[in-house]
Amino acid sequence: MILVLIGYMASGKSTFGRILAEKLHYEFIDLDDYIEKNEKSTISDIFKIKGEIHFRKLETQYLKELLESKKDLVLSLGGGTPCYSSNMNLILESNDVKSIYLKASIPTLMARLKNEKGKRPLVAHIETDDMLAEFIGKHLFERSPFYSMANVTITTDNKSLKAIMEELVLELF
Ligand SMILES: Nc1ncnc2c1ncn2[C@@H]1O[C@H](COP(=O)(O)OP(=O)(O)O)[C@@H](O)[C@H]1O
Ligand SMILES: O=C(O)C1=C[C@@H](OP(=O)(O)O)[C@@H](O)[C@H](O)C1
Ligand SMILES: [Mg+2]
Repeated sequence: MILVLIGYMASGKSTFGRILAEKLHYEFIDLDDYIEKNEKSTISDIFKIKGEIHFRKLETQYLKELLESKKDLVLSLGGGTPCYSSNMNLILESNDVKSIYLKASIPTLMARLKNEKGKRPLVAHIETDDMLAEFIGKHLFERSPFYSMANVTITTDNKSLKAIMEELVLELF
C-alpha cells in the first residue's frame, strides 16, 4: 500500500510522514526532497531559476513515477501537489493508494510558517502577519476542495504527532 499525505504548507506532512513510515516499516519519500535530489537543485532555486510552472510539471512527473513504481511507501507531497494537473484524480484512481489530509487551521499554519518562511518560496516574501493570514486564507479557499477529496481527513490542531498517529491508525486499520 502507498499512503499519500496531503495538506497545506506546514500542516506536518514531511514530519508526520517520516514517523508514520517508521511505525509501519514502510519506505518514506518526501516528494520535495525527491525532486531536489533528482534535479540536483533546491525547491527555492527551481522556483527562482525555472519558475513555478516548471516546478509543477516536475511534481506531476515524479508523483506519477513513484505511484507506478513503489509499494509499502509513505509519500509526503508538497502543499500544492494535489491541486495541479490531474494529480488528485491520479492519486484517487491508483490501485492500493490511500490519501490522508492533514487538516490545520489558519492560526496553526501561521504560527508554523512564520518560523519557516525561508524554505517556502510562495510565502518567503510575505512581510506582515496580516498579509500572511490573508494569503493562507485565500490559498486554503482555493485548495481545500482538492484536499477534501482525500480518503481520510485528520484534524491536527493542538494534537501531538503521537495523537495524530493513534487517530490515523484507528481510521486506517
Ligand atoms: N502535530 C504537530 N504539532 C506541532 N508541530 C508540528 C506538528 N506537525 C508538524 N509540526 C511542525 O510544523 C513545521 C512544519 O512541518 P512540516 O512537516 O515541514 O510540514 P509540511 O511538510 O506539511 O509543510 C515543522 O517545524 C514541524 O516540526
Ligand atoms: O504549497 C505549495 O505550493 C508548496 C509547498 C511546499 O511543500 P510543503 O507543503 O512541504 O511546505 C513545496 O512543495 C513548494 O514550496 C510549494
Ligand atoms: Mg513538506
